[in-house]
Amino acid sequence: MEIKNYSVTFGNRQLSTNLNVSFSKSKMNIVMGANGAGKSTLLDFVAGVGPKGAVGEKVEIPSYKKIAYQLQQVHFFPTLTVAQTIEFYTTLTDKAKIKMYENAQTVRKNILDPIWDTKMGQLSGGERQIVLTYGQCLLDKEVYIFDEPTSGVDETNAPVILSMINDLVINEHKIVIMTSHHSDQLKQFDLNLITL
Ligand SMILES: Nc1ncnc2c1ncn2[C@@H]1O[C@H](COP(=O)(O)OP(=O)(O)OP(=O)(O)O)[C@@H](O)[C@H]1O
Repeated sequence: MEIKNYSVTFGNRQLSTNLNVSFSKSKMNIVMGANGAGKSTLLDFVAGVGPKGAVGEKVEIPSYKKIAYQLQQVHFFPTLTVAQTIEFYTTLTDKAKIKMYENAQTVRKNILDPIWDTKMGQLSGGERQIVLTYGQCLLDKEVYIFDEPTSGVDETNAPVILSMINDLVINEHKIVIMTSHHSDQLKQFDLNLITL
């Protein structure tokens, strides 16, 4: 899966010019770069949700229906409990295809079970982020895109969240694309680094 000759222009501002990016199926694809470098814009382009200023050739990128995309700003129904939110995700996928590897089970048991009946609007930002990342990982898609999934997540929980995401690559051979500002959190994983 690739994008070729990718360019982004906002008004008279040129963000990327004729960029070529190949995405790996066997390593997590990590998009890194300074604030404003265009990481989220690149994810939007791959996910097929814009922006208007971006052009490029998409090679073997599946339809948006086969892409799970978690935005940087997490939004969900604040009056739904964690249980109801996860139930919502499971209605979006074939239940027989939901896989629970060890890291997902750890997230569920150690982080989600204690807040299972709490409303999303009553959670901390990091907890909310974890609930939604867990929900995304339950979906059965070909490509998973996460915009800073460990933003606001503490240093104990971040490694298990990243391991849960990495399971999509090593156990399911899915394409994972993720932005991060924390290269130190990613040292233990096989990575395809994309620097903007
Ligand atoms: N629709 C738009 N119209 C005009 N400018 C935009 C638009 N979308 C993004 N930009 C600008 O493009 C730049 C890149 O934005 P983007 O969100 O992709 O950055 P980023 O690398 O993800 O940054 P961060 O690390 O802060 O999340 C920013 O300066 C932003 O203001």
